[in-house]
Amino acid sequence: MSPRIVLVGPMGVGKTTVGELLAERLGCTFRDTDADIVAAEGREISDIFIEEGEPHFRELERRAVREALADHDGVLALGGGAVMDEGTRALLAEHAVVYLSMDVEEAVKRTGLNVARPLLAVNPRKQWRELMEARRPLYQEVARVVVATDGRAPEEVAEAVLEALELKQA
Ligand SMILES: Nc1ncnc2c1ncn2[C@@H]1O[C@H](COP(=O)(O)OP(=O)(O)O)[C@@H](O)[C@H]1O
Ligand SMILES: O=C(O)C1=C[C@@H](OP(=O)(O)O)[C@@H](O)[C@H](O)C1
Ligand SMILES: [Mg+2]
Repeated sequence: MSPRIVLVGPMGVGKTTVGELLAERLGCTFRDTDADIVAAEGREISDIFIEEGEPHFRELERRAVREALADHDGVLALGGGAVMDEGTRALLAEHAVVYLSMDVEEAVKRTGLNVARPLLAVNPRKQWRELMEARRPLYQEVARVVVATDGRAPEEVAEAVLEALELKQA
């Protein structure tokens, strides 16, 4: 079993939103590894970051990704930082991975000063620039296709994903 689509990309790019739309369009189920981790741990992701740190979260995430890739045949969204972990990147080989991209200005506009996202608490524009520079090559490495989301509504992004993967019904 393997997910029909796996979505990667930065925080706030729309992996969860577009993933749900895609599942609706394809008539399959949607799964999100962040939600799996919250359910398994019984606490919020921001609490895991604060209480045990990012490396521990990445381990939990690698396990969640491994399980979801093996058990789920619908649409799967990963957390934005999943690709930071080499083991997680290796798990993604051979899967239908889509990189949802956005530029820094779009990222700042979308996420604003949302402190619920632990990596963006201070100086969002600078943090975004650094985060994108570090992660862009990793998203590109794991992805089969790249879909730009700048200035597109979630429905348009979902449509573009189906086209890019040639999953669109005629
Ligand atoms: N294409 C889009 N254009 C504008 N806002 C979007 C778009 N996609 C998602 N959003 C909004 O951005 C926020 C983050 O979306 P979400 O799906 O949670 O992203 P992710 O799972 O990638 O972190 C939500 O408030 C969502 O409504
Ligand atoms: O980019 C990151 O490092 C993270 C992104 C989040 O997921 P979303 O991309 O779904 O917001 C979540 O996994 C955690 O807060 C860490
Ligand atoms: Mg999400």
